[in-house]
Amino acid sequence: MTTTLDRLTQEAGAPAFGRDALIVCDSLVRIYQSEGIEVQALQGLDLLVEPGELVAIVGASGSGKSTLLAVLSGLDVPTAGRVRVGDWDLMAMTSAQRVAYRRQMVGFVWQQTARNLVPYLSATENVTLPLALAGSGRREREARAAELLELLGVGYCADRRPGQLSGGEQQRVAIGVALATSPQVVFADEPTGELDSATSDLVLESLRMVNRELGTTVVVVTHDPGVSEHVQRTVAIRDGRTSSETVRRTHLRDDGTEHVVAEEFAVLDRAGRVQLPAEYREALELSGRVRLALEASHVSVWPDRPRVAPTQPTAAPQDGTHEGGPHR
Ligand SMILES: Nc1ncnc2c1ncn2[C@@H]1O[C@H](COP(=O)(O)OP(=O)(O)OP(=O)(O)O)[C@@H](O)[C@H]1O
Repeated sequence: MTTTLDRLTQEAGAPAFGRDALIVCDSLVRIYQSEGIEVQALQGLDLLVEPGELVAIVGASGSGKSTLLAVLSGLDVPTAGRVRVGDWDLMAMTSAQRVAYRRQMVGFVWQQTARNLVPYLSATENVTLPLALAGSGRREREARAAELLELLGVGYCADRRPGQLSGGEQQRVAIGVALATSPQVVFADEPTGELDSATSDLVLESLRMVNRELGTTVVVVTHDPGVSEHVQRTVAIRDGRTSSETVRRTHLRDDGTEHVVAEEFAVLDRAGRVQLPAEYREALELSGRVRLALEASHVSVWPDRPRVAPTQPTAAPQDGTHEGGPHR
């Protein structure tokens, strides 16, 4: 599905933004009108996810995570920008295409287990339900459910109903439901929000295993920065924009042992904008205008005016606790 923007960029000789990515969010804007007040939940958000990636999207409450997920899951349409998942242009889908997209292309795991599983059906029946809706035969459905529950380590729960499962078991069955129709992408919204940390680790490891074993692209949305321990790439959103990314790489030491290095990067958007972390701005009192200088290997950012050094104290403190050393 080629959009007008794709066509124009191709005609101009430049490759379309994120041409080879599976998920493309290009300058997404979502404005809500609430009692005459405009709230900009997404403010020009760019995001690319490659096929087969396992990505976490983290952000504080109100940063725009749920809005982004509603857009990517086909439940909401952005005010402006471009959003594509595989061949589906989410800005231009009819309601019938939205239903097809949600059934065939993507699977969901929500925070509330009640939203993932039907309470009066067994684990097997829950996993076979989306397959029945897709028209698969009974044998095929049951074989797929058994295979998925085994893969997720909850084969022993096949005949139990959700009320007879622990929170972690319920979420692993929910991953099975999300995977039933072999979607290309699974979106997980705070999948561990109601779990303790040991059980959370187990559920995140299940998502990692699904990504590795089945090649499914997985996007986990959470406010928990600890999720970055479990994924290759963590994208942080702040004020409705992507602000930084943490990438984990495995390096081999000389003695053959592996160690993981996590590196945080700021994100440069398509217009060349970069968000300076608040602690950098505060430390150097950067606000309004800043000076930029192009160096051989980097760009430096300077305050508009040289900072005035703090005045040195003229007398030692009265209580006699002053021990010398650098003035702070
Ligand atoms: N339907 C709506 N009407 C008006 N404003 C909304 C609506 N939905 C979200 N917002 C506002 O948009 C901004 C982003 O909200 P969003 O729910 O996407 O954030 P979030 O990162 O998911 O937060 P949380 O982690 O608390 O769920 C917030 O300021 C929120 O108040």
